[in-house]
Amino acid sequence: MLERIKSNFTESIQTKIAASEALAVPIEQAGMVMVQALLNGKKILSCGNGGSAGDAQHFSSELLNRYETERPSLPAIALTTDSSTITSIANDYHYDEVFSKQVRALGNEGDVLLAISTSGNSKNVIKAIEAAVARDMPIIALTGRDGGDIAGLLGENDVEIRVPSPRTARIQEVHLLVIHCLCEIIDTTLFPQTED
Ligand SMILES: O=C(CO)[C@@H](O)[C@H](O)[C@H](O)[C@H](O)COP(=O)(O)O
Ligand SMILES: [Zn+2]
Repeated sequence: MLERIKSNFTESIQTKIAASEALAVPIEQAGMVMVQALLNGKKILSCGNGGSAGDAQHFSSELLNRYETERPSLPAIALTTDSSTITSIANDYHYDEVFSKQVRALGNEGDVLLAISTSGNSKNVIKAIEAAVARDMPIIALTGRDGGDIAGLLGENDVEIRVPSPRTARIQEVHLLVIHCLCEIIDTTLFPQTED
């Protein structure tokens, strides 16, 4: 068991090192898409399933409250939190629609969709992306493995951040680091700290 634990740490560290080489550029691009949207008075919607639902909420809470430094609240909505809305859409329509219906209701042109799926194949995340495309919203996709079906849906204004790993847990661990990088880009660009 101890060997298994150590090997999880080693694998996670190695995945993060590989990701730092592969993903620094798309993370910067994604951060700038978000910064531009926020400067334009737009908001960021986020979605995902399971651990990625947690990541979607983690991101929105850091915008709505704060990340590391004092700054004004920023507009973000996690589409994973309203159990009445999610259960009624799943019950009356289909679980595939739980995010897309919210994107159609809440998303406006220029808002950003942060779509999180380790496989890139979750149907409800794919439908959320399709709804965002129809609303002229740029998409930031956090994926893994081969990018799944999501990779083929993205356009030139969108950014895919694909973690180079086949394991869901390892991919999720890097997604959280990516989310913190995005928060730091947003904070340092919008609210640069002056040195005393
Ligand atoms: O956290 C984990 C596994 O580490 C699970 O809850 C995982 O997020 C769920 O199985 C998701 O449904 C997987 O969806 P996706 O990442 O393929 O879109
Ligand atoms: Zn997990």
